[in-house]
Amino acid sequence: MNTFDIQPVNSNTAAALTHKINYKTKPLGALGVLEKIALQVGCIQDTLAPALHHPAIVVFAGDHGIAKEGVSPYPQEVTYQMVYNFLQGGAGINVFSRQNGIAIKVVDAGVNFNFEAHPDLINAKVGHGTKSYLTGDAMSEAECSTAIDKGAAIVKEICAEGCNVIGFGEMGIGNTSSAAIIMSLLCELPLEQCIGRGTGLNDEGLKKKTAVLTAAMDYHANLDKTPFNILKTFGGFEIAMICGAMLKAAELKMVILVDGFITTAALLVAAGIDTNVLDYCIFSHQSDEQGHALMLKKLKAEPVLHLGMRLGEGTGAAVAYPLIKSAVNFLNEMASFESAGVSNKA
Ligand SMILES: Cc1cc2ncn([C@H]3O[C@H](COP(=O)(O)O)[C@@H](O)[C@H]3O)c2cc1C
Ligand SMILES: O=C(O)c1cccnc1
Repeated sequence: MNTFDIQPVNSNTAAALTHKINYKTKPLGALGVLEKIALQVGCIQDTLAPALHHPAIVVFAGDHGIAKEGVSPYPQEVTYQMVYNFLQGGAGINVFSRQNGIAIKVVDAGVNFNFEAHPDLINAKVGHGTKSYLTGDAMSEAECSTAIDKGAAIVKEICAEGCNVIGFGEMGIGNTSSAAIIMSLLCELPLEQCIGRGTGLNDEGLKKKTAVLTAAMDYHANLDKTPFNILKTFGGFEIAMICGAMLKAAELKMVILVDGFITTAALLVAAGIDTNVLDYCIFSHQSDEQGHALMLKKLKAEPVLHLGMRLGEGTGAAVAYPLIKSAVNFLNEMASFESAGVSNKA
């Protein structure tokens, strides 16, 4: 597996940035969360005048063997059908990305379908879906590290094209199940607090999902619970790729826009591998998937938005992006008390 060299952000810049923010023509703290974002982006870029270039969202798609156990109300075919929807520009993520000037890349991380070559589809297929982790591992060690490496390589290329702010999305029927188990093991929380309704399970469906995931965890009770082993055993190709992509983005000092429940689960693994990745993460929103609030709490993360969204695909990141721009713009463009000749006395 690729190793990553992630530097913590330069906290020396923080004092100078805080001074700059505090002397803008506004009451102290009056731009709230935008001030925190401006501070973070300035620290990531190690400058008092940060800039956002070529924003991108990468949507990783992969199928899950566990889907055949009835853990999602939707059939596995929806994964490949949604990939076509992404390529045709008709999905939620296409709409919000278009609106906000964000480029989208779609990646076949391991969909159970053979796509013909398409100029907008990155072929990084590791397999035709993972195996069911009910009675075995979702991925082999080699598959899991290949997925991490491919995610990293994709980000390296996007960064080389001039992008310095990146979000990650996912598509994979059944992947809220992977995310729930990853959360339970890495946050050390009971499975019941981590499992949600995903795409909309009813009470009976939720019971079934809980029974299946409980059985899977029981089967793997003796697993040596390192972040990598948890990912390999219960993850998905798209989740492993997002994990590698996040670690590489942090190594390259990019601003990372974290989306919802599944991408935050990928981040839990990434942070388990190197906690410095968290310095580069802006938490775009709190998803309505039950479990996301607790996940964010565990990460001491303050989500920018809480809109009752629970879609994935990177939609939360795309919707939050204009606010990141607002934060950077006020830092760069707003007058200071001194430059505007405004009296700085309460
Ligand atoms: C039409 C459709 C579009 C989606 N876009 C994202 N997801 C989301 O739902 C899936 C996870 O939920 P579960 O674990 O319940 O299957 C993922 O593919 C996720 O990205 C979608 C789901 C559907 C049905
Ligand atoms: O929060 C998410 O990312 C999410 C929630 C439900 C279904 N798909 C994605």
